[in-house]
Amino acid sequence: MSYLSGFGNEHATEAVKGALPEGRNSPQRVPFGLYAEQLSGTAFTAPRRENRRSWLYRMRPSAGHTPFVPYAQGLLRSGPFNEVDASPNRLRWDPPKLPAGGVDFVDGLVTYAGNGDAASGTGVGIHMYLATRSMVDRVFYDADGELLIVPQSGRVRFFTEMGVLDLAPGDVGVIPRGVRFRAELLDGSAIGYICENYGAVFRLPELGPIGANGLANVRDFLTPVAAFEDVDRETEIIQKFQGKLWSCKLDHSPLDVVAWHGNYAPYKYDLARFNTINTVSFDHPDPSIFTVLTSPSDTPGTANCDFVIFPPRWMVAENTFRPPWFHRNVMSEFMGLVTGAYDAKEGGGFAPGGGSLHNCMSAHGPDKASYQKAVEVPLAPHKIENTLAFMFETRAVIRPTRYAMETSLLQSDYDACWSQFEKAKLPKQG
Ligand SMILES: O=C(O)Cc1cc(O)ccc1O
Ligand SMILES: [Fe+2]
Repeated sequence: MSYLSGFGNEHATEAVKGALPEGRNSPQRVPFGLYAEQLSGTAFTAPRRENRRSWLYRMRPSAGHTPFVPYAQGLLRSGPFNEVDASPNRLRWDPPKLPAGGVDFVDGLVTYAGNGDAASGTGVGIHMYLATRSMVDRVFYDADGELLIVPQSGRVRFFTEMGVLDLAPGDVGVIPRGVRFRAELLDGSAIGYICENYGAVFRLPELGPIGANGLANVRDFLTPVAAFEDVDRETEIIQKFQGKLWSCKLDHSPLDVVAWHGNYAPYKYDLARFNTINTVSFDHPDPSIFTVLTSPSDTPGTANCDFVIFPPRWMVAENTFRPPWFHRNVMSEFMGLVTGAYDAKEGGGFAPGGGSLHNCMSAHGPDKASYQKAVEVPLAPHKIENTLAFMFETRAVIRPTRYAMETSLLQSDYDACWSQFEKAKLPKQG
């Protein structure tokens, strides 16, 4: 697979030499009789540094398709999330099991939670995908938001309109709003997490005093080169539009973009490339130091969603309680685990493929086992290895779906991990 490097770059790529028009976007006659199409990811008039659009040169216009009709949405849900009351409780889920029988990426979407509203362009949907077969003669696109995909097990090939994006556990990928794709399973099955971002497109966080380099470096983001298929077979398009799935048919594959240029395109990033920055003196920094991507809201510094990772790293802080501290946060936190164990949950229960939700002002932090270990351990430099946890942190309360509250994966005893703490012993008073 070939990729172009950089974040938010203007790329130009053609799968057939001579397919990309030169000097203008929409010439009177496009080479080879291809059709020019602009795909806008931001308003036409968005400021230049925010503006995202690409020009696609395709074998047939996207416009040629039958009317969309409703499609069964299974366990997929969307904002506004009001099936059940938002819960102030700390919630944690066991890893899901793969469904029996053949279920593809679209039919295998299960929504755990979310906030905001697809209609107003704020908030996120938090889903898992549980797939046991590749999509065949069927493509999907999401008109409600971009998809940040965090594979947990199984490699997936996303054959998108704009090229082929292969994702493995340890990678993340982003498929922009509107970009069609087919998900093919390279290992027979696949499980992963998705943050469906209804808000402003993900971007790299500012680096402030960190300087010009660090965290996720720009050149490590990879966008596929143009790739297309010339398939005249009936194909179904499923789209997510205003929370519901819709289906239509066409007589060919719409993955027929022979060339494109622009800055609105899928990309991937290997989280092992993350330049993790942390304390070399004392105290545990706020987890914002581990931000990979951020979707800002209208309020500066208060994200619609931050994507934060907890990767392998050295812990060297002196005279410090090293794991995450106890805290109550105005922002709401959904966590997942790709592999290994998480340093605040030594007591178990947070397993790869599992999830947890600590909502606005809900008290949480290290479990008893993590706490005990951290206050007793001699503080030599220590490397946390073989682990990858992440967090979707968002400014609005994260509201679980009915499924998430009723599934047997929801742990009934999560609170117990904080129930055994001894009372502090004060010196005798008076
Ligand atoms: O709750 C969590 O485990 C996530 C988290 C990690 C951390 O290092 C600091 C704060 C925080 O919310
Ligand atoms: Fe937290």
